Amino acid sequence: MTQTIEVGMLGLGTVGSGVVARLTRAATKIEQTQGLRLHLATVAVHHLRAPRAVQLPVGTRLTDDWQQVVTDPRIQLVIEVMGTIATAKAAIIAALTHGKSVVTANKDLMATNGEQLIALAQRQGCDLFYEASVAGGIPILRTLTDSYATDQVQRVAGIINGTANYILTAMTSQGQSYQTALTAAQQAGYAEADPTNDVTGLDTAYKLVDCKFNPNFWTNCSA
Ligand SMILES: NC(=O)C1=CN([C@@H]2O[C@H](COP(=O)(O)OP(=O)(O)OC[C@H]3O[C@@H](n4cnc5c(N)ncnc54)[C@H](OP(=O)(O)O)[C@@H]3O)[C@@H](O)[C@H]2O)C=CC1
Ligand SMILES: N[C@@H](CC=O)C(=O)O
Repeated sequence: MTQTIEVGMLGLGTVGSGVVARLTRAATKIEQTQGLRLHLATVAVHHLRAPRAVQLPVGTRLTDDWQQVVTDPRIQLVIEVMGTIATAKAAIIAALTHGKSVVTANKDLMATNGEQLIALAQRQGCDLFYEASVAGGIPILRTLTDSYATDQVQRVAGIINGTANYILTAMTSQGQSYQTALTAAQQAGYAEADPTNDVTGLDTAYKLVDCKFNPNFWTNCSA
């Protein structure tokens, strides 16, 4: 039998639009394989009238008040994809306090406040998933937990920041200027709205710090 989960989402930018597109495209598959229907009840944004990259499903409500999402008794699962630290932290704390499970892509928040949020989720008996915050397309966090449960990870190698990789490739193989390459990376959605963390290495550091919550990973790093 199919169970319906009422979902609220905070943010409808690069990642949020991808979530809507994916949920719409894969709805039947999710239902068939998981026995779940994820109903996107409400989405919170900053600018109600801004143009959107995706069309919301019929019946999904758009609001500019994130509190309406995290306090709505009908909503069971909150997806946080609005970014930044302070507001997202307040929203996730409110969602968990109201007994909702949370999925977040917010590596900055998890790296700086992850311990507190994970502890709150445990106390509340809720799930807090953050696979999307680190190499979500691979994915790696759950793989480390489940598939390498008896291993101790010694070293990680790879391209950890897509923006830096994109910029360096464009500059070296196409002779683009730094600014042209950065603008293209922003337009393509690799770089964050504020690309400072991408180009200074902080984004990479945050992703590695996020891995530390994994029991098989090193534990002596902090944000
Ligand atoms: N971009 C990427 O490739 C990846 C990003 N991430 C992480 O995902 C998160 C989202 O990133 P991204 O999608 O790129 O960000 P965007 O800047 O594209 O989108 C942010 C969204 O949040 C909304 N928003 C901002 N402030 C508020 C607020 N106070 N109340 C309600 N809505 C708000 C914005 O509304 P409006 O549109 O109206 O302005 C916008 O829709 C970040 O934590 C980022 O680090 C993780 C992996 C990859
Ligand atoms: N801005 C990030 C996006 C994914 O985390 C990057 O460039 O890697």
